[in-house]
Amino acid sequence: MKTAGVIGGGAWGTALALVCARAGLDTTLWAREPEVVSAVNETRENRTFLPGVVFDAPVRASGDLADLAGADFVLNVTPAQHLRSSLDAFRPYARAGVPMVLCSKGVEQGSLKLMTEVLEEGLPQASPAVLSGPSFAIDVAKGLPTAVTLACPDEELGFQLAAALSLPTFRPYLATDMIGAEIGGSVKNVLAIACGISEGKGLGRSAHAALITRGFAEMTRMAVALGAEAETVAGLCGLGDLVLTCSSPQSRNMSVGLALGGGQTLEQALAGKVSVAEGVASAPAVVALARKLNVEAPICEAVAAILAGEAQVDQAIAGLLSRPIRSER
Ligand SMILES: NC(=O)C1=CN([C@@H]2O[C@H](COP(=O)(O)OP(=O)(O)OC[C@H]3O[C@@H](n4cnc5c(N)ncnc54)[C@H](O)[C@@H]3O)[C@@H](O)[C@H]2O)C=CC1
Ligand SMILES: O=C(CO)COP(=O)(O)O
Repeated sequence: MKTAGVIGGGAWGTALALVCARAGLDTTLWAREPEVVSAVNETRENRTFLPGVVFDAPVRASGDLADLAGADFVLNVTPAQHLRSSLDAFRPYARAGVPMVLCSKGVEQGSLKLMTEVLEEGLPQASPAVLSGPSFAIDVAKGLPTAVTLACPDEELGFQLAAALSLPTFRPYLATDMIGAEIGGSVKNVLAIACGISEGKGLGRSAHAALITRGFAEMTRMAVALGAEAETVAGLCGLGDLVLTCSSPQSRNMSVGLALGGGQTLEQALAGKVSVAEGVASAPAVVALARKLNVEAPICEAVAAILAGEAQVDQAIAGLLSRPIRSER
């Protein structure tokens, strides 16, 4: 593999384009915003979404998806709710069998579909893979050590993709279970909002640990109900990302929770943000999916109710604390 295309010039798409370029791939980054395209090409920076990082490897930016037509593989890094429209736009340029690595973390509202299902509908000729794990864009862009899960049902293709993307400081671990990887990334964003709320309310470290652990149980139940393996979500793409995102206000999702726990409204918490907090859009879809699967997900339910304005923070916390005594397993 010699050429990479990246769809989505936000923080994560930019950081992954840098990974590709550092790995020696000829890399084209498609960005929606003309100012991102010109800044990357003229100043080697994405000041809009990843300020402060001057690229140390060559990335070519473009506003034309046709420029990705010849790429050996494509990373799709749009926000989850925009994956479908990005696939529609890329369809005329997608060759049969093109490997498409899905890097967004979320569940589509309305359809309740995972990103691989959206890809199957929108670009069935693509060969799917999922990249997910504990990886703040800024850490990766600065070249700090990071490990992620690369899930691909075609093991040979998965190995080729991981080999093409790997750097001493960026280590993909292989898996074949794409659903497990997707549920890990989608559900941890909702749980990070819960942990932020707990932190913002000053509920203490014990409550924080309980939320992570019981949240992980919700994530695992959902993954298994969808046919995934529990071991997958116990890896980097599930537990690993949950620990990262629930432990740092650097997380956009946790910071939304912190603001809500501190008494702000959702509107105030999101005001002026150019970056996406995926858990906000995915929470209702995650909850609807859990209900459809008959899976109990009380922490995700509480987050979704708070975000929808259907419950006050204190009321949601009281609801969680008054649930009946039950087996931990
Ligand atoms: N930033 C991070 O550290 C990481 C992000 N991710 C995931 O990557 C995905 C992309 O996130 P970021 O790159 O961080 O985004 P970002 O928050 O840096 O930027 C927002 C992105 O949304 C796009 N956008 C805004 N409105 C749009 C619209 N109407 N149609 C299409 N695109 C629109 C912008 O072009 C931009 O690419 C998300 O699913 C996120 O969960 C995954 C791992 C790490
Ligand atoms: O997914 C991420 C790290 O793995 C980024 O988390 P946030 O979107 O909450 O910042």
